[in-house]
Amino acid sequence: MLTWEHPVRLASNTALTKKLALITLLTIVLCPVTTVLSQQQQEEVVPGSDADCLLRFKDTLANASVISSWDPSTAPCKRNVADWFGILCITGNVWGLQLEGMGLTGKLDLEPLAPIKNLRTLSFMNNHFNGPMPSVKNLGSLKSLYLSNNRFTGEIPADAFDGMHHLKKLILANNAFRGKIPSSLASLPMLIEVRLNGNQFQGEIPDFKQKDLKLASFENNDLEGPIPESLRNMDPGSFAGNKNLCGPPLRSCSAISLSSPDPPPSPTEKNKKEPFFTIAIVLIVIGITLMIISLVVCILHTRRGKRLSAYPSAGQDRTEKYSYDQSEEMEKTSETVTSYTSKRDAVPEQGKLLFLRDDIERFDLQDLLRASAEVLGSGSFGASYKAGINSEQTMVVKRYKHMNNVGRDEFHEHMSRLGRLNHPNLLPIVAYYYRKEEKLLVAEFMPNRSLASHLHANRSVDQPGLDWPTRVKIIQGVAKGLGYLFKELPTLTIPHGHLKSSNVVLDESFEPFLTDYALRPVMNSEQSHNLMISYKSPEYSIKGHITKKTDVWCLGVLILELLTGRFPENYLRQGYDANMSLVTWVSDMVKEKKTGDVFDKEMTEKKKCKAEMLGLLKIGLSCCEEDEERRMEMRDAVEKIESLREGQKLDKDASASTDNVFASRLTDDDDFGFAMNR
Ligand SMILES: Nc1ncnc2c1ncn2[C@@H]1O[C@H](COP(=O)(O)OP(=O)(O)OP(=O)(O)O)[C@@H](O)[C@H]1O
Repeated sequence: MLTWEHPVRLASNTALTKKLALITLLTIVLCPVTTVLSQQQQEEVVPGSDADCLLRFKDTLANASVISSWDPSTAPCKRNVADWFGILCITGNVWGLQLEGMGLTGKLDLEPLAPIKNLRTLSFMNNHFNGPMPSVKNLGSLKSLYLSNNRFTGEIPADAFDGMHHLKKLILANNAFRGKIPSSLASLPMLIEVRLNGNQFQGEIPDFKQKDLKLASFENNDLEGPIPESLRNMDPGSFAGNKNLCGPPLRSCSAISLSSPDPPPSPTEKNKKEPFFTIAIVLIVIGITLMIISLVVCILHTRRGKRLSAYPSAGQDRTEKYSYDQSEEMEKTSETVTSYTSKRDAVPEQGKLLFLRDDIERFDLQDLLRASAEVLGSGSFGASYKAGINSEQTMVVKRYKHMNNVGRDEFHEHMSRLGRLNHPNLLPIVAYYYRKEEKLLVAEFMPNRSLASHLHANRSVDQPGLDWPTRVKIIQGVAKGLGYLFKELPTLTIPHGHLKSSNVVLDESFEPFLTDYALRPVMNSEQSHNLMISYKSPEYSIKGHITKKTDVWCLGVLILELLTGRFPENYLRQGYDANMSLVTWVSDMVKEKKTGDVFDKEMTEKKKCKAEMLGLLKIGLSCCEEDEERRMEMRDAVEKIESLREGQKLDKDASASTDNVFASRLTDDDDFGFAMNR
C-alpha cells in the first residue's frame, strides 16, 4: 500500500508514474488551447465596459486566481444579480466590489476601476494587501471604502481624498499607515464615519468640519496635540492609546505639559521638584480613586431602584441607547461588564460580557453561569439556553460553534454594527462574549418561543393552531424586519442569511422578532455553506452562489410553511432537492386545482379570509421562483405583504388578478382556484 511515508515506493510504482506522466502531458497539450480560448473570449469583452474594467483590475492582483468566477464569456451582472463573485449589482450595472477575507496579497491598484460610473462601494477588508494606500481620487462617485485589516503601509498624501464629494464611510483601521492624517479627509462634505484606529498615524488630528460626522476612531496611533473642537463630543475611547493627545474629552493639555518629560531638568532642579511631584501625583490618584468609588456606589444605588424595561415594545423608539452617559462610562471601569455601543467601540478587553444595549440592566458572566438554565434546543450552530438572571430578566444565551475564523477586531466591529440596528421586528443582541474558541450571543427570551414551535411541535392535541390573523401579523412583522435589514445592510451579500421558522421568535402578543440575522460575515465559510438555510437554495446548489434574492427565497419558503403548516423537509438535507421541496408540492397542488388542500387544517378563523390567504400564497410562490431573475424583489414582497391588511378589498378581486409581479410557477391565474374541501 502506498503511504506518505514511502515516497520512494510511490515513485517506483510504474502504473502511477504512467498516470502522472499522462496528466502532465495532457496539461502541456491542453494549456495552450485553453489560453487561446480564454484570449478569444477575452477579446469579446467590450473595451471600457464594466467587465473590461473588472478584468483589468483582476490582472493587477498578485493572486488573481482566487477569483476564478470572473469569466470574460459571461457578464458580471445579470440585472440585479451578480454572476461574478464579489460583485454587487444594481439594474444590470456594477455598483460595488466586496472581496473580503480572501487572502488577496500584493499592492492594490484601483485605477482600472475608475471608469465604472456607478461604482459606490469597495470593500477589501481582511486581506493581506501591502504597499501604499491605493490612489482613490479618480473614484469620485465612491460612497464607502473599506480597507481595514490589511497590511498597507506608508504615508497617505495630504490631498489623497480631494474631490471625493460623495464619500461617506472610510475604514482604514488596523493597517500600518503612518505620517499625518491626510488633511483632505477633514473637508470631505459627506463624511459620516471614519475609522483610522490601529495604525501609526502621527501629528495632530485635523479639524474635521463635517456636521454629520457620527463616528470617528483614532485609537491606537501615535497622535499628539489638542483634540480639535469639532471632535470634543466623541467618546473618549475613540482617542485611547495615543500617548500625547489631550484636551476634551481627554485630560486637559496643561496636565500633559505638566507631566511632560522635556526639557530634562538639571540634577539640582530634579531633586527640588521630586517631592513636589510625588505628593501631587499621590493626591491626584487618591482624588480620582475617591471619585470613582463614589460614582460607582451612586450608580449601583440608582440602578437597584430602577425597574428594568428589557427593551422597548414594538414601535417604541430605542435611539436613546446611543446617548453618551458618563455614569455608564464609569461603570465600564468595573471588572464585570463592559459597554460596546456605537459610540464606544474601542476594542474592549477580552473575556468580558460586552453589552450592545444601554437600556438593559447589566449582569455579568457569573450571573449567567449561576442562573437557572434550561436547554431550549441545539441548532446547527450550537445550543441555546434559557437563563433566568432574576425575576425580571430572562435571557437566551446561544453558544456558537463555527465562528473561529474572523479576527477579534473584525468580530467586535461586526457586533457593534449589529448593535446599531434598531427595528421593532429584530430581536436585538443584548450582549456578547468573545474568546477565540468561544462566542456567546445573549438576547432576551421570548415567551411564545418560535414560529416553528407553533407550526410543528409545541401544540397539544386540543390546543388550536395559530389563527389566520395571527399568521398575517407574523408574516407582516417578518417582512418589515427583512425590509429594514435590506435597507440598513446593503453591503452584505445576504442581509439575513439564515431565515427559517425557528429563527422567528414571538413575544406575549405574538409580535414576531427575527433572530440569527446578518451573521454570515462572522461565520466560518465552510460551515455556513453546510448549515445556513440560504445555502439550501436552488441558486447555491445549481450555480454555487447566494445573493440578496436568496433571502427572498427563504421568505417564500417561510410563507409556504406558515400557510401549509408543513415543515420544509429540504432543511434537513444538504443542498436543494426539488423532489423534496415544499415549494414543488405547493405549486403542484395549485396546478392540479387543489389549492384549498394546501392550507393548514389547524388554522382557525380563516373562513372570511380567502382572498388574503390566496394573496399570500401567490407572494410565497413568487418568492420561490427557482430562476432568480424572475424571483420577486424583496422590496416588492415587503410591500405586497404589508398590503394584505386590506384583506376584504383583496377578497373581491383576488381571483381576477393578473398582476405581472406574480409571474411565477403558476401557469395562469385560473390555476389559482380556491376549492375549499372542508
Ligand atoms: N430569544 C429566544 N426566545 C425564545 N426562544 C428562542 C430564542 N432564541 C432561540 N429560541 C429557540 O431556541 C431553540 C434553539 O435555537 P437555536 O437558535 O439554538 O437553534 P435553531 O434556530 O433551531 O437552529 P440554528 O442554530 O440553525 O439557528 C429554537 O427553537 C429557537 O426558536
